[in-house]
Amino acid sequence: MSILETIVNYKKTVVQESKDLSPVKLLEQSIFFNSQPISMKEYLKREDKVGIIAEIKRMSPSKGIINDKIDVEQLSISYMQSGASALSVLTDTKFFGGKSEDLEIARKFNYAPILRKDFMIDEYQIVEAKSMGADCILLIAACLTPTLCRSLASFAKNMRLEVLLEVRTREEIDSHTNEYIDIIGVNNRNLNDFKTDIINSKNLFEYLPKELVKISESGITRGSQVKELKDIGYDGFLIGGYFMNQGEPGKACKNLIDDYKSLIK
Ligand SMILES: O=C(O)c1ccccc1NCC(=O)[C@H](O)[C@H](O)COP(=O)(O)O
Repeated sequence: MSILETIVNYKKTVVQESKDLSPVKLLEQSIFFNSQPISMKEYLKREDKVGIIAEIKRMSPSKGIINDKIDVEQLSISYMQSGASALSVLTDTKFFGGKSEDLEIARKFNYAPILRKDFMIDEYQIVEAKSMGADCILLIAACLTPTLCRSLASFAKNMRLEVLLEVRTREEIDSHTNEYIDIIGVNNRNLNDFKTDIINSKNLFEYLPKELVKISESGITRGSQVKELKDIGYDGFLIGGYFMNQGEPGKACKNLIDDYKSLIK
């Protein structure tokens, strides 16, 4: 069984348990339900920013524990003060060591677009995302049929959430893009061997729909890579492990942004 199949099977159980524990009616009472969302699309296009989506990621299937000593309040503020355009918060516990409270804390302390990074297979998780204070949700093409992808994306838009579609292949771009997608992300991580290479983003760029905001995800560790990808036309760059792996992830974010800026002078 692939890692994605393992995660998705596990999610089915978690979603059922959560539905029993916190029914939709309860989630709808969250103070975030009627709050004005912050557009990730717009922040990624801002000329005064570089387009970094800085991720809070304690562990991963590929690396095990990366950094479990973080304080989410401090780190999220530090990422934004370092010049990040948006935050990505992993809310999966079993495989990534995250939790919904992480996103709620990030929301409470930052005026910035926040992505709920999780493995979405059910409308219930989108309601959860809204109740946590997220602005954007992730749909992973490899986890969903095109029909389910479209209906989840439509449901999210009805909740005034933006939708990031993650693809890894040209086939997924063609089969899963639909009218409800705001941002398309090319994943550079091969989920069979976990190797990352930004060549995937370079190769697929020409096939991405022109009208969508475009991001490159995974395996980015240098300002020069951001420059290469920006020169091709990417608007955003999702970076987790590289920042989290360092003593001060917020500082690592600032250094990478400075590194990028030194190359465009
Ligand atoms: O990171 C993993 O090992 C992983 C394994 C299986 C499914 C998803 C996985 N990562 C989720 C992500 O999308 C990344 O956290 C994100 O793109 C940032 O990647 P990186 O900068 O390489 O940590």
